[in-house]
Amino acid sequence: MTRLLVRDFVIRKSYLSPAAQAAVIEALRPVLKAAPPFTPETPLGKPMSVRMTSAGALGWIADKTGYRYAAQHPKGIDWPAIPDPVLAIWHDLTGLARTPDCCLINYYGEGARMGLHQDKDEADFSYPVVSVSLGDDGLFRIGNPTRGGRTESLWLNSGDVVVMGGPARLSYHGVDRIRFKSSRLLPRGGRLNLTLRVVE
Ligand SMILES: O=C(O)CCC(=O)C(=O)O
Ligand SMILES: [Fe+2]
Repeated sequence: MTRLLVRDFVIRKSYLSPAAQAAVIEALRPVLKAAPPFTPETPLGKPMSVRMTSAGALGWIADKTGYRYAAQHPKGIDWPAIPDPVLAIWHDLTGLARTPDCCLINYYGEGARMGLHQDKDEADFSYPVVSVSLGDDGLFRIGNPTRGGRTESLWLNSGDVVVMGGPARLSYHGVDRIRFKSSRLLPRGGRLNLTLRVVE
């Protein structure tokens, strides 16, 4: 279990053992059933390649009116609770008593990616974002607190956890590509990423 620091992003390699990864997947199963991942649309009407859903009091959604947190899934379903093994990661790595309002669940199928962006729809940037990688490897790109400039990339593997806090909280980041079927955690392949956030 190594800890890397890349531009103030804390990267905990192999934070979750294979057994712990399997336990998180098991705990996510009912969540994905209750609130099925959907394809968000950017405000320009373009479908995103990543499919998304959420757990927690609030979920992140995107559609023609913009990006925002909402109390319900687009199909009018309440978001399921954030599973305990996921909350445990948050509390262990942040040391905070406060629980996150949102666990955004991103599913990257073959060919999916996420462009460079900042996470800035939350009210208080003093809280970190904790990001858990499960399944196929993802090529994570780290930029700067402002748009442009040089970037650095590294592969995130299943069980790695990234903490974006402090000076990195508003840094640009994205996922260029995944190595489809590089992991056997998800029987049908793909990458699941969980981001835990305090929203309000
Ligand atoms: O998939 C990842 O590793 C990053 C996801 C992300 O940046 C986000 O959901 O805002
Ligand atoms: Fe992000």
